[in-house]
Amino acid sequence: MKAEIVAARDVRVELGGHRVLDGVALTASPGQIVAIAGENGAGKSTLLRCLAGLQTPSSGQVHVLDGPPVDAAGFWREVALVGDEPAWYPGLSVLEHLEMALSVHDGGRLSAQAALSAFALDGRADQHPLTLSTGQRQRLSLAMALIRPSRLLLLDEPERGLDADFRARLGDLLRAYAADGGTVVMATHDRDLATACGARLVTLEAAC
Ligand SMILES: Nc1ncnc2c1ncn2[C@@H]1O[C@H](COP(=O)(O)OP(=O)(O)OP(=O)(O)O)[C@@H](O)[C@H]1O
Repeated sequence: MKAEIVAARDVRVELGGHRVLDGVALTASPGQIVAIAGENGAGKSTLLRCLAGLQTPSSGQVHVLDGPPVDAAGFWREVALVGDEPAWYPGLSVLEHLEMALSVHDGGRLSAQAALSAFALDGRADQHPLTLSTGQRQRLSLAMALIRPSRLLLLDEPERGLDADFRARLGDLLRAYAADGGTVVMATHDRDLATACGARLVTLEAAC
């Protein structure tokens, strides 16, 4: 079996005096897609934040790539995160945002033009992101994560705002990423998306 990219064991997180995660375990290897399901408040986003090095667990071990996750440049070269909507650059168009993502990472997975097409943003290239619809902006966020090279994709409800057709297309895009050896860990409420991309489903129970 290939070395694990993500290994979380016995993770506990307390926030505001409440136990949010308790004894949580999760593993993911190259080529795998893991979908984290669970009711609102179960702790899916909190677990993703732990994997991204943005939340330190109260106890337990989290190992991502070569060690504990750290919010540092070397880590983010290998890891792409899509969570809350990013702050869009003033004055830069959709196409220029894609070109910027390519320019700061060596060796893109797609050209900016190919990404426009893959993420159904043809005809939107010259617009500023804030003039797009909610779902179109989510497609751009996903495009900026998938256009660049990475070994691990962390996605928090990637289906947010997407129509049914694009959710199906997203399943194909994630499958292709995993087929190239990438690892995906996503929190999702969309079981169809998880099934469409062949994800292993992990259900989180609320800690209390
Ligand atoms: N900064 C914080 N301070 C206190 N409690 C917090 C904080 N952030 C999150 N929580 C609590 O932690 C719990 C888990 O939140 P989290 O966002 O991880 O859940 P989730 O499973 O992603 O939910 P959803 O499906 O609604 O997105 C919730 O009960 C939430 O109220």
